[in-house]
Amino acid sequence: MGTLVSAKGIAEGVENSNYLVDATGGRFILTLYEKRVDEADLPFFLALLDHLAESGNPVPRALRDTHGRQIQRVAGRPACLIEFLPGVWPTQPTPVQARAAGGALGRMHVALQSFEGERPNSLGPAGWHALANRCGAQLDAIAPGLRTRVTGELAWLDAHWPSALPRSVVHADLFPDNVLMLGERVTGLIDFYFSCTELRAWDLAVMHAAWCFSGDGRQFDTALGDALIAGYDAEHPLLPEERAAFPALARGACLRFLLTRAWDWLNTPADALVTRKDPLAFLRRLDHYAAL
Ligand SMILES: Nc1ncnc2c1ncn2[C@@H]1O[C@H](COP(=O)(O)OP(=O)(O)O)[C@@H](O)[C@H]1O
Ligand SMILES: N[C@@H](CCOP(=O)(O)O)C(=O)O
Repeated sequence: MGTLVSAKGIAEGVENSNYLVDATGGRFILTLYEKRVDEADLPFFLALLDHLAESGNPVPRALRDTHGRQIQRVAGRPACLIEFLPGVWPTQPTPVQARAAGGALGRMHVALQSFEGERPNSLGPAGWHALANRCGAQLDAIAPGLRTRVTGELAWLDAHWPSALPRSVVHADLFPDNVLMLGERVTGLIDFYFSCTELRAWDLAVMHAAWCFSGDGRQFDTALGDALIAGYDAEHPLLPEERAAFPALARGACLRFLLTRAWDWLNTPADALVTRKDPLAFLRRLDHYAAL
């Protein structure tokens, strides 16, 4: 790494504190893990990054110190120094970029077939019930009738969740802001701190819900959706049963982000430094999939 030249905070992101670090030996990202990341999960996440990078995926590794340790302690928090990857995230993805991103997910899923780590998904179906209960009647303060709508959706998902589909470790949060690109090439997949063992096709459903709508969720872009799925399918063919279950998986994805955003909306002070994300943007996406 050499010696430090400069370090500056990166304002993007809502989970951890990140710094862009320039040293005489190169450029790095210093991540300080804040309270949402359980320190006990870090060995799983770091082993996953190593496995994916070794398999040729554009995933950044955490550096090791001279004792071989990846996890350090900085300012009282667990911290890692992570490889810097070039690129910027696509704020308005094109179909060609969506196809490339779908392909990157497919290749990652191929590499994950030989990854042996496991981590339960705390934001799977059981977690949605728990989170909905914790939000409780306050959901109606976000939008009148939201609590009843969420309760109905949970019941529908309980009855239709395709739990027999193949499982794998998944990224679980591959929004455009977690994919770095240079032009039409994917140069980085980052922010694996929700990754967990889940229905494999759920990863693509999360991406579909995140990539293929206008930011407010009012408009679905068919060309983006088709390109994303075609890109994935070319690298990791979807099974017929995964295709059939896609609307249910996407409804589950929308409910997951609706609920975490609702919780943050209700519990983040309006003057906090993080931007609260709109839960209703995922209710509108949910309406789209429910109408299929
Ligand atoms: N390995 C990396 N290489 C280059 N930039 C990165 C890397 N990791 C994070 N970043 C930058 O930091 C920002 C926030 O990182 P992210 O992991 O998404 O934070 P959070 O977990 O808080 O959401 C990203 O949008 C990106 O600009
Ligand atoms: N993608 C989630 C929020 C997770 O935040 P990230 O900055 O860690 O990607 C959402 O949009 O609700």
